[in-house]
Amino acid sequence: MNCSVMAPINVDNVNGTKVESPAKKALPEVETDTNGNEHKRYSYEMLVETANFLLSKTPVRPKIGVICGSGLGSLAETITEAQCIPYEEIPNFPVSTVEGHYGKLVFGRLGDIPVVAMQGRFHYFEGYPLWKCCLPVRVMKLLGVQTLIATNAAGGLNPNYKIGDLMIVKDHINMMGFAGNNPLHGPNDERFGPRFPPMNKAYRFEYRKIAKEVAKELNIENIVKEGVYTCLGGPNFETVAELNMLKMVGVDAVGMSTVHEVITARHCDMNVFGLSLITNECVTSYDQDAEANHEEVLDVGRMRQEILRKYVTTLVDRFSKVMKAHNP
Ligand SMILES: O=P(O)(O)O[C@@H]1C[C@H](O)[C@@H](CO)O1
Ligand code: HPA
Repeated sequence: MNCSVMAPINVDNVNGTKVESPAKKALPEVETDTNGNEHKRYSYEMLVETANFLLSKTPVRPKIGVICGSGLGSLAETITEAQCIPYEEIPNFPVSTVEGHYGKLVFGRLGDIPVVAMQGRFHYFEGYPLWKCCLPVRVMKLLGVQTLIATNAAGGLNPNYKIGDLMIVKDHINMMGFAGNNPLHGPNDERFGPRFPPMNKAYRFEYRKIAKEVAKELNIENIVKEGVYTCLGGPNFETVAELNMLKMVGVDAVGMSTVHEVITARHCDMNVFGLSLITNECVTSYDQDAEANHEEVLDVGRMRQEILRKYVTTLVDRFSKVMKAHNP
């Protein structure tokens, strides 16, 4: 495709407000994780460099960003006029290490809408601190993305959920946050967002309503549910006792991602839609013989790829109409 190089966007402040004293000076250069691995902290300026690198590689100016969950990378294959940039080639970007996560940013169009998709995300269990897992979300914001669609594979805890169901995320419980692990932990850079962001409207009501309407139109309402997601640190799947505890506190689906990405997205004022593919039924009784495994997660992703492509493409179209109505 013809890839003209466009002038870098002025990205002084992603939310368009004046900031007197950015906190960047207080950021420690390097963070050592619990395994002794060192992670270089990024600054606002480094992410501007990353965003400008990407803008120089593609003429696409995405307004919607999609994060593809485990086994859901085929969502990005629906993108037309696609231009793929491997994570290795992107300055300051981490790399994906999990099977089912290709490790590419895909720019192009879903229907008529310019989008960017992460074909592969970063998980805490790979050894990345949460703030690093969420780096791409802030890069998306700098690219001009206003709406984030975060998808994931998750275990179904709600007894009414079946393998292959889709769960619109209504809310989340930040279990890792209860232990003080939060992507916004550390000095706050006001150029991204406020020190204390609210989180009670994390998953946009309007998008959830549209998603239920679209499910009816596509005749998939019988497999589309709505519920509460939680993220644990992984990589092991949960014990029976852990799952029963999560069930008691109101969790419908459990996974290993998304929550920290959504917190980061809301911090910088992006609108969020979350979608879980239920890839396995959580084992909540000691009498059950089944065990969760990653191959099953990937298989169910393949089984549902056509429905997911159609559903997400239609949602992108509808969400973009809402965005235009709000920002003509
Ligand atoms: O990236 P997501 O959250 O979709 O991945 C889930 C959680 C683990 O990474 C993996 C387990 O099979 O799938
Ligand atoms: O059962 C699960 N638990 C945690 N993460 C998951 N990702 C897919 N299924 C699961």
